[in-house]
Amino acid sequence: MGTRTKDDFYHGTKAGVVGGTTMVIDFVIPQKGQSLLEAFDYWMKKADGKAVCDFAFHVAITYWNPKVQEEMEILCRNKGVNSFKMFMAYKDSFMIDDADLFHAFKKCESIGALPMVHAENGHIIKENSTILLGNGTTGPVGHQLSRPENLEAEATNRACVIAENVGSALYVVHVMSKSASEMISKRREEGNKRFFGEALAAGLGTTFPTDTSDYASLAGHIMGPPIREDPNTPRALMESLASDGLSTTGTDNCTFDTCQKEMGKHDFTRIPNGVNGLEDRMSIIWNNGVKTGLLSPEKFVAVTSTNAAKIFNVFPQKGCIRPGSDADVVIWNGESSRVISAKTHQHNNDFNIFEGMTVVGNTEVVIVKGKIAYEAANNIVSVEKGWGKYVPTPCYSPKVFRAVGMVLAADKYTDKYDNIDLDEILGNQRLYQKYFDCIQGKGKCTPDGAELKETIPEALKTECAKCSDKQKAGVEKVLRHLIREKPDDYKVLEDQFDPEGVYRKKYEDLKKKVEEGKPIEY
Ligand SMILES: NC(=O)NCCC(=O)O
Ligand SMILES: [Zn+2]
Repeated sequence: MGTRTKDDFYHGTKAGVVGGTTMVIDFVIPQKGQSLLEAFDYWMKKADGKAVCDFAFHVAITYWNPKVQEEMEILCRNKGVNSFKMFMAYKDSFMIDDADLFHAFKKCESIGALPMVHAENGHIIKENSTILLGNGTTGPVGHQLSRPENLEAEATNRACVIAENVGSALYVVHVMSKSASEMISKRREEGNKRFFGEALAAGLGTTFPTDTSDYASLAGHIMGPPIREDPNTPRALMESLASDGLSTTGTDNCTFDTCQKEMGKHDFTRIPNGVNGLEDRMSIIWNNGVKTGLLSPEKFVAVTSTNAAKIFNVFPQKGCIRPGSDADVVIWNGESSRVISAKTHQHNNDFNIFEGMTVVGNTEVVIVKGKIAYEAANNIVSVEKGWGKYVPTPCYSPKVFRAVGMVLAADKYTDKYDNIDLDEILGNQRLYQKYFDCIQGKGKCTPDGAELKETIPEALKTECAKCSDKQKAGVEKVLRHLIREKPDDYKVLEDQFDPEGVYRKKYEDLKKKVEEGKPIEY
C-alpha cells in the first residue's frame, strides 16, 4: 500500500511456475474514486507481455456508488471478472462499511459474481493501533497486538451474517486463524456450500517470529490478517482444508524488501503489509499436509488447483488434465527435499518467510500450456515472458451458483412450455425461422419464443443451472441441431450472446463434444 511490490508479473509468475503454480488470479485494486475499468486496464497492462503463465483478475471494491455498480456489471459481462474483493480492514483507505458490503454482496449476487472479503475489524484495529502507538509500542509487535485473532473471527462471522441476509455466496480470502476458519466451516457443515474460505501458504507454513529483537525478520512477516504466533494455527488450518471447511489455498503474494519494510521502523502501521508464498505454496502444503497424513494426494490437487478452477469458473480449461484442457502439467516428486531460502528463490526479493525450512515434495518438471517451463534436474528455468495470457473468468460459476440445495423450486425456469414439440420446430424451416427471428429481435415472438429469448443469456452463463432435466435435454437437442445443421445460425447466436468472446471457450468445448457425438455434461 503506497509502495510498489517487488514481484511484478514476470517475477511473481516465474516463482509460481517453478513452484508448480500454472495460473494466478491477481487483485486489481482501484484507488478510492478511481474507475474500476480504468484500474482493470492498468492491471492488464502490468500483466500482459510479462506473465509467464495465464492470469485472471479479481477486482476490489474500495468505495461504493452507482458508477461502481455499473462498472461491476461491465466487468462481469464483458471483461471476464467474476469476483470482487471488499476490505473490512484498512480504515480510512480501502475499508467499506457494512451497508456498502451489503449492497456490494447484493450486486454480486444479481450479476452472477462472487463477493470476496478481507475479514478483519478495521475500526477496532485503528483504535488499538492509536492506543499502542500512544503507549510507545511502535515496533512490529504492535501490528500483531492491534490485530488479534478475535478481530478476524468477528469480521468473518459478520461477513457471513451479511451474506446470509443478502442471500449471496461468499469467499473469504486469506483466512489466517482457526477461529475465523470455524466461522466458515460451521456454515458449510450446516449445508451452506456457497461459502468458501481460502488458506494461505503463509498461514499453513509458518508462525510469527518470537525473537522480538530482529526488526527485519518481524517486519518481513507482517501481513494482514497477521501470521499468528500460535504454533497450533498452521495445523488447524490444514485440518480445515482436509475436512472441507476451507476450500482453496492461495498466497496473496505481495512482496516488499527489507528496505521497504524499514518504512515502518518507528511506526508499525507504516510497515507495508504483504509476504511471499507463490513459489513455496505447493511444497508447504505437501510437506505440512500430505507428509503429515492430513491430506491425501487427491485432496492436495483439489485444494491447490481444482477447487479454485471450479469456483472461479475456469474448469475444465484449468484445474484438471483432460483432452481439451490446457496442457498445464506439473510432474511432482513427493519425496524430494529442498531448503527454502531467499538466496535461491525466484522471487525478486531479499526475504522469504519460510527461510531455512526443509520441505519434502517439490516440482520435477513444470509444463505451461504445452511448453516445458522448469526442469528441477538441472535447475533449468525456461519460462517465457508473455507466454501467459488473460483468462476470462465467466460469471455464474456453476460451482457457486449451482451449489447443493441452492437452486430452489422458485429459481427454476417455468415448465409452461416443456411440452412444445421441438422436433416439429427444428424440422420445419418456416417455423424454425420464426423462432430464430424472434430470438434475434428481428421478428414477432410467440409467448414461448419470448420466454426463450429472455432466458438464453442466463442459461448459457449458468450452464442451464435453473433448467429441469427435461429442459436440459431440450437445450441439448437444439444445440446439437444448430451445430450440425445450422452452423451459420449458431455463429449468429454466438455473436449475439457472447459478443466479447467471454464464454467462447465453453461453447467450443461443447461444440467439440457435439461434433464427436458425445453427451453434454451439465
Ligand atoms: N495480505 C496482505 O497483507 N496483503 C496486502 C493487502 C491485503 O491485505 O490484501
Ligand atoms: Zn486482503
